[in-house]
Amino acid sequence: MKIGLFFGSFNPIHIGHLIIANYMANHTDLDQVWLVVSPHNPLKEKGDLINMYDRLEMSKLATEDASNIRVSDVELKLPQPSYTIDTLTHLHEKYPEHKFSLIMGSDNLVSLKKWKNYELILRDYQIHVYPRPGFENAELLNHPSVHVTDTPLMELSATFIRKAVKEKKNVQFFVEDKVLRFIESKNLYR
Ligand SMILES: Nc1ncnc2c1ncn2[C@@H]1O[C@H](COP(=O)(O)OP(=O)(O)OP(=O)(O)O)[C@@H](O)[C@H]1O
Ligand SMILES: O=C(O)c1ccc[n+]([C@@H]2O[C@H](COP(=O)([O-])O)[C@@H](O)[C@H]2O)c1
Repeated sequence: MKIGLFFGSFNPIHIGHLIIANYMANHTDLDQVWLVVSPHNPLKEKGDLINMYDRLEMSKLATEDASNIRVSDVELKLPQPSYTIDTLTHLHEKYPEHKFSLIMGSDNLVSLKKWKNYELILRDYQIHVYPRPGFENAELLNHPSVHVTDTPLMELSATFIRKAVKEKKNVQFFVEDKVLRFIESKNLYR
C-alpha cells in the first residue's frame, strides 16, 4: 500500500490536521494516511507539551470514524527526541510491503534543512506539501521529491487552541467533539 505519513506533535489534534489528513487519504493516490504522534519535536522546546499518551489518545478519538486514516504510536517506543529519519528507517524495516511518503505543511518544509539527515529524507522519500500562508516561497518547493498539493486550508494552530482553553474560551468546532470532551474531562491545557 501507499502510505502517507503525517508527523506532528498533535498538541492537540485539531480540524486543520484532520482536513489535511482526509484530503491526502481521499484525494491523492495514497491508500492510507498514518498520523504519527511525535513525543518530542527535536526543534521545539517541550514547553506546554502535554503527556504523549494523552496526545495519542486524542488523535485516535478524532479519527476513529475516518476511513483510510490511522494513528501510529511508533515514535512513543523509539528514543527521544523524535528524529523523522530514524522513524522512517524503522517503519521501512518493519513494513517492507508498504511504500511510505511524507506529508507536511510548507512551514515544516522551510525548516527541513535543519532536520537530521534531511538529504536522505529528500533522496529516499516523496513529500506531499500543502502551502501554508506565510510560507509560499520555501526554497525546497522545486525539489523533485516535493509535490505541492492544492488543499483547502484552515488557518488554525494548536497554539491558538491551547491558549483559548487556558483562557476558558469555547473551542467547540476547532477540535472534534470527542477531543473537546477529553480535554475537559482531564482538565488539559489549563
Ligand atoms: N491549520 C493547519 N492546516 C494544515 N496543516 C496544519 C495546520 N496546523 C498544523 N499543520 C501541520 O500539521 C503538522 C503538525 O503540526 P503541529 O502538530 O505542530 O500543529 P500546529 O497546530 O502547528 O502546532 P503548534 O501551534 O503547537 O506549533 C505540520 O506539518 C503542520 O504544518
Ligand atoms: O528529524 C528531525 O530532525 C526533525 C526536526 C524537526 C521536526 N521533526 C518532526 O516534524 C514533525 C512536526 O512537528 P510539529 O511539532 O510541527 O508537529 C514532528 O514529527 C517532528 O518530530 C523532525
